[in-house]
Amino acid sequence: MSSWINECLPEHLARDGCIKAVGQADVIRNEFSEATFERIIDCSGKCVLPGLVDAHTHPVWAGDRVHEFAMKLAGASYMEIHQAGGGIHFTVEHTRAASEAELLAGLQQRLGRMLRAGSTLVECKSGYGLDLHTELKMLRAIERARTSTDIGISSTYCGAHAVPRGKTAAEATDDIINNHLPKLKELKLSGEIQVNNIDVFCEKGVFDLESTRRILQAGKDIGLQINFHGDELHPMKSAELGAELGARAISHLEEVSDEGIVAMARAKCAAVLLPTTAYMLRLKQPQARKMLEEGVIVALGSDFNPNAYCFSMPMVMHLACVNMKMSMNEALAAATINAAYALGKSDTHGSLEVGKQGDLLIINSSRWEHLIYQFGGHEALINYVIVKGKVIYENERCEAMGSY
Ligand SMILES: N=CN[C@@H](CCC(=O)O)C(=O)O
Ligand SMILES: [Zn+2]
Repeated sequence: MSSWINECLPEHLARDGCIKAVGQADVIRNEFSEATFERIIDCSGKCVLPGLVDAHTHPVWAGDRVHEFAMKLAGASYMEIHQAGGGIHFTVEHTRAASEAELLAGLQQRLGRMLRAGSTLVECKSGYGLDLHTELKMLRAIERARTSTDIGISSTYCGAHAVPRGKTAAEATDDIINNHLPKLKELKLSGEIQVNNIDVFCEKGVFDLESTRRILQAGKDIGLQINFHGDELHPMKSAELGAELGARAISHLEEVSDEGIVAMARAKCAAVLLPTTAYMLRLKQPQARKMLEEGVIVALGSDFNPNAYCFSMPMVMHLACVNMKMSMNEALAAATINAAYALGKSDTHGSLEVGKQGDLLIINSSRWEHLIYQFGGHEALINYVIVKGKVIYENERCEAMGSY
């Protein structure tokens, strides 16, 4: 990969923001000798990579949960904090109290940090409202970010992220199916908001398999792609359910069964692995090697949220290599083309191919592997972030850095 990547030039992007040609510099130079370019970037000694795709984030919320990090370091488990009213419930309380403008400001700032860490397409979930009013406020903030920022967004309705206080799981399921989803359908049809995916936290003590099935099927019926949290803390048979329902992707999967892995491979349902969460919560690692051997499409996500506060897909790839035993090539594919697949966007995103969207990174090293190897070093390595052929971020600090 590195040999042709080193030789392709990012200047060959058409006005529509799509890649016009990829190949040897001299061949391309001849082909386009008559063309004029707004800008030409000399990439000698650098690498050109596809923009990174982050297949799982929760970037819309208010309220600081840094105190919970201390609680976890002192031994509290994720579910203990959740059941005591912290975790998602804490964030729900603060997100309900925040205005749409406040949520949008926080979201834009976080998306900017993701972009500077090399992500050009990110999945963004709602899920800290749980009531219809706040879920819609979050989805509107995502919609406004989509039109006001350069980063690509795939938006996910995650109203079944937790059972809201005062409701049983059965009541919450009925509320989602009878009230939330019909309203979403109406807003989608009127063009007021775009929602691409439906998500449920399928977990013991949250939504069981049957409620998950009902919600996901109802979401699919209004045209949403199924992309949900499953088999994270307990084996739930989420993978089997996802395969049966035609899910596009399932995230986490630390506790997936062998049968679930086989079912996902057969159904071409992507596994979105989240190395920051397994690391932060000291969970057992998902079996990435087994999934790859069985032919599952393995993608990666940062899982950015108040529990796992990491924006950086380069760091996620590093953790996937060290803790999940993925190779650097596998991690790069998982953070680009496979993550695009998990979002239903691999026809247009995730690789440097003629006709695809011109989303790319230029890194200040002749070996692309440095982006993974230098843990936390991406801030100085990423020289340019380009979206639809336009330089969105140019990092002056890079020039002073050596190639290694
Ligand atoms: N597991 C459920 N949801 C998130 C955590 C959300 C939170 O703790 O605020 C996750 O994917 O890790
Ligand atoms: Zn999540």
